[in-house]
Amino acid sequence: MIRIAIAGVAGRMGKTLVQAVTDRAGEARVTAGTTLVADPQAGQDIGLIAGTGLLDIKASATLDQCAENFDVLIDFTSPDATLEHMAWCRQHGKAMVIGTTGFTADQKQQINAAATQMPIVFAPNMSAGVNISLRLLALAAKALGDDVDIEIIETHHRHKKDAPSGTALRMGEVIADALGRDLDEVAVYGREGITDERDRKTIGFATIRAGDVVGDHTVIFAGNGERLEITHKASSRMTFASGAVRAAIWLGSRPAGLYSIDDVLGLD
Ligand SMILES: NC(=O)C1=CN([C@@H]2O[C@H](COP(=O)(O)OP(=O)(O)OC[C@H]3O[C@@H](n4cnc5c(N)ncnc54)[C@H](OP(=O)(O)O)[C@@H]3O)[C@@H](O)[C@H]2O)C=CC1
Ligand SMILES: O=C(O)C1=N[C@H](C(=O)O)C[C@H](O)C1
Repeated sequence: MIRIAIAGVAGRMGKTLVQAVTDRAGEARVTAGTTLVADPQAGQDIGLIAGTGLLDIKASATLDQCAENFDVLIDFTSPDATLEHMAWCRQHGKAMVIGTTGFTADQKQQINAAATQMPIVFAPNMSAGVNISLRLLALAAKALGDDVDIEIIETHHRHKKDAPSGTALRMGEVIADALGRDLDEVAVYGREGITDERDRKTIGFATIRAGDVVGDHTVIFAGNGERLEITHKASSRMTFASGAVRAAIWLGSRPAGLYSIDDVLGLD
C-alpha cells in the first residue's frame, strides 16, 4: 500500500487527486495533504476539502507536520513551491510525482539534479492520451520534415497562470528534436503587426485562455495541398489525476532517477 501525500490539496488538481487516490483503494491511500497557512481551508479535513467525504486527516501547513505519514508526494502547485517541496523530499527520503508546469530552464535543471538522489516522475501532462500523442508528433515531424509549417495551439481555463502550457512546450521540444532543430532558436510565441512571411523553420505557439476549458492541444502540420492536425482534448481533470496516481503507485520503491510517463506506461 503506497501512502500518498498531496501538496496543494485545496487546488483544482489537489482535490481531484484525493478522489483519484480513493479510486485506487487497495493499492494507495491518501495519508497527508498540505495547504498554504493562509488558505481558508487550512487545517480542515482533506476529504471534506476534496468533497469525497470525511477522511479523518487534517490538511497540514508544512511537510514537517506530516513527515512520518507518507512515502510519495504528488505535487501540482507552483514552480517555487514544488522546488521547496523537492528539497524537503530529498532530505527526508521521499519520492515525488511532479505535475506542476511553468518551470524555467534553470529550475528544470534543478529537478534533473535532484533526481540523481531521489526518485521523481516529472511530466507536464499525466494523461495517457497526450503522452501517446507525443509519439505521433515525433513520427509526423520526421516523416513530413521541412515540407510543412508547424504551429501549436493550446486552450485552457481562465485561471491558468503559465503560458504556453507545459504540454505545448513539451510538444514543441519533441517536434524540434525530431527535426534536429533547437526549440529556443525556432520558437515563435504569438504574432502581431507586420510579421513578414513565415520563416519555414519556425515552430509557432498560440495560447487561448477562456472559460473552464480543461486543456486542448492541437498541432498543425501544414504543407502545400494538405494539412495534418493532431489534437488532444481533456474533458476532465481526472485524466491527469489518475495518471499521477498511477505514476505514484509505479514509483513505489524505485531507485533514484528521473522518470517519465512513458516509463510508467512501459512505452520505452
Ligand atoms: N501535469 C499535468 O498533467 C497537469 C499539470 N497541471 C499544473 O498543475 C499546477 C496546478 O494547477 P491547478 O490545480 O489548476 O492550480 P490551483 O491554483 O488550483 O492549485 C494549486 C494549489 O497549490 C496551492 N499552493 C501553492 N503553494 C503552495 C505551498 N507552498 N504549499 C501548499 N499548497 C500550495 C495553491 O494555493 P493558493 O491558491 O492559495 O495559492 C493552490 O491551492 C499548474 O502548474 C498546472 O499547470 C495542471 C493539470 C494537469
Ligand atoms: O493548468 C492546467 O490546467 C493544465 N496544465 C498542464 C499544462 O500546462 O500543460 C496540463 C493540462 O493541459 C492542464
